Amino acid sequence: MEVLTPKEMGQADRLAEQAGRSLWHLMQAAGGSVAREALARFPDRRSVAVLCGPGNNGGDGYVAARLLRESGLAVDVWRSAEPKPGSDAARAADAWKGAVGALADFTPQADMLVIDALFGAGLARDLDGAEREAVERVKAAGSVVLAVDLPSGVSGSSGEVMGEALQADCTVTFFRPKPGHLLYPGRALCGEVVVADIGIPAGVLADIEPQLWANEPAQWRHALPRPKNIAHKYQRGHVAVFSGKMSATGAARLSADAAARAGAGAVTVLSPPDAMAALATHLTATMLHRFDAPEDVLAFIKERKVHAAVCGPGFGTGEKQKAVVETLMHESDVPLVIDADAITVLSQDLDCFLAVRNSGEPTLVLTPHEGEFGRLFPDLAENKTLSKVERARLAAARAKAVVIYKGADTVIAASDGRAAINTNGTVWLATAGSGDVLAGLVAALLGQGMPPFEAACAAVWIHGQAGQREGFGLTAEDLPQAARKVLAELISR
Ligand SMILES: NC(=O)C1=CN([C@@H]2O[C@H](COP(=O)(O)OP(=O)(O)OC[C@H]3O[C@@H](n4cnc5c(N)ncnc54)[C@H](OP(=O)(O)O)[C@@H]3O)[C@@H](O)[C@H]2O)[C@H](O)CC1
Ligand SMILES: [K+]
Repeated sequence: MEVLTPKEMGQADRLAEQAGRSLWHLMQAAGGSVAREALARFPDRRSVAVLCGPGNNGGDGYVAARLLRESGLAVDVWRSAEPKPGSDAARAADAWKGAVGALADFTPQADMLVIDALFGAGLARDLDGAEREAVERVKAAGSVVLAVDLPSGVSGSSGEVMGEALQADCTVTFFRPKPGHLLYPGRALCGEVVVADIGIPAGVLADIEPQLWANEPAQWRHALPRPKNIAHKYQRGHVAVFSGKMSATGAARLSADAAARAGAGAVTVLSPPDAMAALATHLTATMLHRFDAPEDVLAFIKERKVHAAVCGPGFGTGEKQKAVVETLMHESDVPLVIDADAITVLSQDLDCFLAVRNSGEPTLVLTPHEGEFGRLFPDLAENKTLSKVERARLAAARAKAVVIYKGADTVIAASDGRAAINTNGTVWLATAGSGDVLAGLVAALLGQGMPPFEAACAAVWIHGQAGQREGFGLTAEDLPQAARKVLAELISR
């Protein structure tokens, strides 16, 4: 599903208006969907307090208050400021015939339903004054909170908390989700997110051309590799995985296993001389090839028609490893997944890394977690005015790469501006070796010819789904088999 920034949502409103849906009608539908969710989800609440701000978010609140009162509930409205005279919100406030108290006098109770209509998309600065104090009181009272559009204090564009924010049990948003619903900490503060249809025609999206999605199979399933019956193993993608020294071969084996389970026809682990024996005792279907120097690597990639390579898991960060990474980047056009230690190697010489990328266009997928991202793109990591999506996009454009910016809310970004936020991750994936498996999955899909952005999105989603299937106590060894089943289902559907 498309994700719209608050600015794009404003565009959707204007386009809807041109198509004959006035803001007044949208506000009625928005307030109506809030009232419906309140009745359906919290039927046992003895009283309802609706907190209304000065803008259209408050307007939605007045509409919901009126409808809930008409359905027989005890409803009070508390407002921080009056809506602008002549606005749709003012008209909605006029249609509310009950009492209106000053927000400063509102005393929340634990058994109350609080409908938060203070601020939504128009939140422009940190919460302070009466609104901030009210938010603090609601949090302390532990009332159940249903947020209109966004929990007040959460930025719709970044999910960051602006000063203070409510913790909602449920958030009803309209037409399409916003980045703030999917990026942490906003995602956790929203509770369950309901996306309500308020009559904005989906056709407006063709004009808006959103470049951000919630990461879902609908976005990339069509591009998943489906091998032809007559393909031989090398036509199904040959993936090379670089191993580190003798004491660090497990990471490469995890990547290699993941690549094989995700459909690569052949997988070879490229091993430094000292690790050959350790790897040989562990590998069965996966092939093994020794390399001493970068020239060996280039020769192997060429002669054995490697379709994608993974470099980084357990690889090491010394001069020898640096030479290999630079050779891969400078002198080979094999699609590359650069993970873990290879990211550290690149970050030691940022100018060289970026210069290389400006001179050639081999496919590159970078998979940094927060710390690695900070090493590769220190200025972007430190810029607190940017959302995680914006940081990932700028990084992708700078590196001419697909960037998988990992975390609980992994963002995948392409250099052309497309981006997706992943939502199916699980805490069980925060385990040693999990990233090595992800790198192998990406390489398998790349090696089978899937375009890089789609391959990265698919791999992240499949990885998340595999983590959910395995759940408690999973280890990275469990993930490749689980990923295989997820992928098999996706392809067979
Ligand atoms: N998008 C849709 O299709 C529909 C959305 N609806 C609802 O409308 C809101 C967005 O409404 P908007 O009026 O743009 O914004 P808000 O109501 O969220 O807030 C704007 C007002 O709040 C003031 N403001 C902003 N930040 C603060 C703050 N920290 N402290 C105090 N006051 C603040 C702002 O004042 P300015 O001085 O900045 O102008 C505005 O007065 C959306 O979220 C939906 O709920 C429609 O009702 C249906 C269609
Ligand atoms: K709100």
